[in-house]
Amino acid sequence: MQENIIDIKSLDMDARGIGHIDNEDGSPGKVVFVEGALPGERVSFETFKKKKNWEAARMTALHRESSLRVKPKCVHFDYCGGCSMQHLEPSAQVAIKQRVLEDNLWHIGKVKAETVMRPMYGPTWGYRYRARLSVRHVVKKGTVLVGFHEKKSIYVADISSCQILPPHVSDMLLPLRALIGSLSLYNQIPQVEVAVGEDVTALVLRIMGPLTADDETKLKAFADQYQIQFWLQTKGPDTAAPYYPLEPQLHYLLPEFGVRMPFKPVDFTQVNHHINRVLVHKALGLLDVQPEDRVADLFCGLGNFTLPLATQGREVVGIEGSTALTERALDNAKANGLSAKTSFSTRNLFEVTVEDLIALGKFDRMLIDPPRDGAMAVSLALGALREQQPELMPKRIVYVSCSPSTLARDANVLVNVAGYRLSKAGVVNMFPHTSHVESMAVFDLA
Ligand SMILES: C[S@@+](CC[C@H](N)C(=O)[O-])C[C@H]1O[C@@H](n2cnc3c(N)ncnc32)[C@H](O)[C@@H]1O
Ligand code: SF4
Repeated sequence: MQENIIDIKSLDMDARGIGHIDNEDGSPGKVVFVEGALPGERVSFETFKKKKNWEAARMTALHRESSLRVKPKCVHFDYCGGCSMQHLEPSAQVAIKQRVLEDNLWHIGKVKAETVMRPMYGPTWGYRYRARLSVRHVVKKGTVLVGFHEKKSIYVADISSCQILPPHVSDMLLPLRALIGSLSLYNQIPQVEVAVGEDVTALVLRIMGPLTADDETKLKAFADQYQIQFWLQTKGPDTAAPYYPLEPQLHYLLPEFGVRMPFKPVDFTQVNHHINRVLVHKALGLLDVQPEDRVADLFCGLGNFTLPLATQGREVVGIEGSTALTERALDNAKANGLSAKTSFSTRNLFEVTVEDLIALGKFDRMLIDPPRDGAMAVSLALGALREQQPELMPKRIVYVSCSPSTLARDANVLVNVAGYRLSKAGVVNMFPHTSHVESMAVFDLA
């Protein structure tokens, strides 16, 4: 172990301060990533990993403090891996995410947005309505832990509360640990998934064996006391089924569009209903759908954008890779009286071709909301469409992304091959205190 002093110049996406060890002639030398240090700070560090061109280190003393440093709200922040940026003022977190987006667009995508949109905000604390919590029975501690992983570790962090979970879920953490510890299956429940709906919270227990009558009594008593709904999952996500109580049905609302969206706790849904409303409002505002428009919603999930879009356009075609989700989207369209304007199909969009796009016909507008892998095949197919049938190209595309690097890669194709302009781009502060960057980009036919 070696101790040194360094000036921190910037922050990487894991919220590590970046500085250089000066060469003997004073020029910047090897890069050092210092955990816990912020830009503008002068810190002592201790290296724990040394490579030829860089070192990873942890901060051991703070000699000059950044004005953007704040006291983390969560008492578990030092070791819980669920958050990485609580020591940084929230608006500075957003500024960093904005810069990450712009850097990715420029360095990976070789594109610049004509307009950088103001960041879109949601709640800063208690926002995480969806969470997958790990469960471990720790023999040495004689207890069951329920939480996120420790930083850079496979161990489950010993947390008693969580500031990014809604308060009623945070308050349930210790009772949940006690409940699981009291079951016959105390060491056969590896995970609990949390999904908060408008009027009920579901906890999905992944169980590896059968429940005893005593376990059932305890689960039901807990559900009654904490007003939650237990689901049980015996194998893959498809096996998740409501256990107790069977009502009410989990759902969220999009009041601006009069849409009520039932969902299952293992379905993909956006992390928080409030920020989802901001996201849908903004995406639809940018897409500017006209009453005569035919719209494509690619990676449509259970219809989160499709149904609001159907309240504005002539027809919306939702395409999604999961049959379970397209089935749910169909049911949701029906329940919201929007079946006549919507259709849904299941398709692997990572393999979509220009022939597929031609067969789907002309779309005036397109919304793309892919997983982290992005929408490379869609972008390439649009590039080929420009060559083969340019009259079929959507005039405007709104791309919602959870990965700035794949958005940048696809933006390169959409701009430099398919001939779109990148009119606007900006970040959505969907996951405060984490390094996760959600963003939105608008492409217009040049
Ligand atoms: C970021 S989510 C967006 C879902 C939806 N737009 C929403 O707002 O709830 C990405 C969606 O892409 C779907 N997906 C993942 N891989 C896919 C693929 N290869 N082809 C089509 N859809 C895929 C997932 O099932 C998921 O529903
Ligand atoms: S995920 Fe929750 S417990 Fe972990 S650091 Fe963040 S607020 Fe604290």
